[in-house]
Amino acid sequence: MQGFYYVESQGQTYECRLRGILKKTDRKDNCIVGDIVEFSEDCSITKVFERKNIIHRPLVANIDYIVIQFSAMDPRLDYERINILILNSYYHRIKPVIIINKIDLVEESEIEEIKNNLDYLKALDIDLFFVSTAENIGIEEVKSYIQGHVTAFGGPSGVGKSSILNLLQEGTTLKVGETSRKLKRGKHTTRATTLLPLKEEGFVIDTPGFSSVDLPEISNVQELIDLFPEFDLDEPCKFSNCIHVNEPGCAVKNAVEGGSISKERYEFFLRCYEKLKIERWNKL
Ligand SMILES: Nc1nc2c(ncn2[C@@H]2O[C@H](COP(=O)(O)OP(=O)(O)OP(=O)(O)O)[C@@H](O)[C@H]2O)c(=O)[nH]1
Ligand SMILES: [Zn+2]
Repeated sequence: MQGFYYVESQGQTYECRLRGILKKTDRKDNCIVGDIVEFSEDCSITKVFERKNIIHRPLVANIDYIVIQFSAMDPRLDYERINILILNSYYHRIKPVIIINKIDLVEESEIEEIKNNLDYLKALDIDLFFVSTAENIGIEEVKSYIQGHVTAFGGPSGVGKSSILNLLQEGTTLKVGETSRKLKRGKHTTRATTLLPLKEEGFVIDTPGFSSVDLPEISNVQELIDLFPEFDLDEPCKFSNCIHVNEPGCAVKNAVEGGSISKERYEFFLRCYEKLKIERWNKL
């Protein structure tokens, strides 16, 4: 990226340039939206700190939460897709949060049913919100949850992502990044910014790339297992190289039998395993 970078530090925005040594001309991700940087008195960015995560559509670094949004109705909840998006969040090392919108369209009993079906989220420490953007239910809770953070929104088409972003965000698109508390450290954006400021502190990002039904680029079974944190048990499997599929004495399968690991999640794991094996790993 050529030209200026707008770095925010202690409530001030600085127009900076990237120090030559940081410019690798063949790359467009030398310094991107959401980066935490160090800059000199003459407004030259001297260092880009290591990113905790990055997404590519749009290109943004250091996202705190990915909201996986669905609706209770119109379109109906797609449980398989929730699991796929959770997998994608873990793959990108971004903390997922689930929002179910349009609860004005369903009975209380249906909300209870959804809660039951998503009970496994507790074991994953994933928070779940029920909202209605049409009737302004649950929006305040979401606001305070994401305040002061950078939150990306993903999910299928028509679930009300634009509707919730309109309620949460300031309305205008600012050309500045997140305020940093430390002097001469700041997050920045370029001119074509994608961080939308919240009414309070923090930013939201619309992430069209985060609605995919594709599995992430998982290259082997161990990588897949690592994306199921609830499989990380104190008790080991009989075989140290157990992949929790057909082996005897498998602690994960025992936990599924015993009910401490959700059967739905385990079956989702098996479907991923079969699919990746056939479509990708066997072709390597
Ligand atoms: N009944 C009801 N309808 C809603 C609610 N939120 C959004 N809608 C409607 O759902 C439709 C889709 O809303 P959008 O906000 O455009 O959804 P989106 O997720 O941004 O959709 P894409 O732009 O296709 O990704 C619109 O007709 C909204 O009016 C809600 O809480 N209740
Ligand atoms: Zn096992």
